[in-house]
Amino acid sequence: MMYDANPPSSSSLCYATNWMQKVTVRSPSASDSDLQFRCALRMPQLAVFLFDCDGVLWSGDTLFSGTVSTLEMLRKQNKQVVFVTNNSTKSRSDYKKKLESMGIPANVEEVFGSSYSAAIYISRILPQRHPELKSKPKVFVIGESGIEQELDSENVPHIGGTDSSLRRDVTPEDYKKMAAGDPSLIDPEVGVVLTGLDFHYNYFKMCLAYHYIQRGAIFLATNIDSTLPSAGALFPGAGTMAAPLKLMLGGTDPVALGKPSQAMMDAIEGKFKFERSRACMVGDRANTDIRFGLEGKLGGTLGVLTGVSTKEEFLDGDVRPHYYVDKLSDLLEAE
Ligand SMILES: O=C(O)[C@H](O)[C@H](O)COP(=O)(O)O
Ligand SMILES: [Mg+2]
Repeated sequence: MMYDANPPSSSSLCYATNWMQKVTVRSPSASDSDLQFRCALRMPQLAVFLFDCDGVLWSGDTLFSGTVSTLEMLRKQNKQVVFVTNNSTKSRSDYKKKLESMGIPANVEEVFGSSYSAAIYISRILPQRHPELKSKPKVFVIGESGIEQELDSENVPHIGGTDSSLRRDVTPEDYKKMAAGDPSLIDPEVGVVLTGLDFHYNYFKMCLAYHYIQRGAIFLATNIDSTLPSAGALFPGAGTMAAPLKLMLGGTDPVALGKPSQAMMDAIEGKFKFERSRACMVGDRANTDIRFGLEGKLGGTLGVLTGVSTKEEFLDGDVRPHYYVDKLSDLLEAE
C-alpha cells in the first residue's frame, strides 16, 4: 500500500494518475484516516529512481519478494534505475555480481556506492584542498575490500583494510612503536584515515587509526549509518567504526561521503545527468536516504518499511519522505 507521509489536513479519497492510477493511497496521518495524495501531479514526471539497497531490495543476502518484478516494471516504463548504497563492503563490480545473482540485471555503471564516492573524493577533490597530501598520498583503511577496490580504481594507494596481519592483539612493543611513530607501524606516507563497515574491526586497528589522525591524517568515513539491517534484524553499522575515534578526538566527526552527503548527490547528478525534479530517492532510512533526497531537492522521496526506519519515524520524525510503502513490491499494485 502506498502512503503519503505528509498529507495536508483535509481527508478526501483520491486516485493517483498515470502508472499509479490503480493504487489506492491512504493518508498515514496519526489517525490513519483516509486519503490525501499530492504526488499524483508529480509521479508521472519521475524518470529516474535512485534505489537504496540494504533494507529496500534485500536484507543481507535475503532478497525481498517482488523486488525483481518491481524493477522490471520501472525499467519497462523507461524509468532509469540507479543503485545508491552506503554499504562500503562491496565495490560497484561486487554489487553487479550480487544484483545479478539475485536475478536483477545490472551493469557497473548503474551502481554508486559510498566506497566509490569516498574514492573519487580522495582522488579528485581532496588534493586540491590539501596540497600537503602530495607527500602523504596513502589511505589507512578501516573497512573491507569494497573500499580497497574502489581506491584501486582511482589509483589511490592504501594500507590496512583487509590486511590480515592486523587481525591480532596489540603487544607492549606495538604501543611503544605507535607512540614513537616508528615507521614499521606508523607509515609516514599516510595522509588520510577512511572508516567504513569493517567485519574485522579490532583494538589494534583503532589504535593505528587514532595515531594516524593524531599525526595529522584527515579523518573521513564512507558513511556513518548507526546500524546495518540484515536477516530482518539490525547490527552494528559503519558509524560504529568511526564512533570510538570520534570519542577519542573529543567529538570530532569524520567527513562522511555517503548518503546524506550532497557531495555524493552532486557526483551522481554529474554522472547520470538527470533533472533533480524528475528523480525519486527510494530508501528505508530517514536520516540517510530520505534526508539525501530531500536535501538534494529531488522531485520525490519514497520510504520503504522493510529496513531501518519505522512508520512512526516516516510519519512524525524530523525527516519525512513524500510517500512511503510497506514494501517495495507494493508499487506493483500500480501495474
Ligand atoms: O552500516 C552500513 O554501512 C549501512 O547500514 C548499510 O550499509 C546501508 O546500506 P544501504 O542501506 O545504504 O544500501
Ligand atoms: Mg538501506
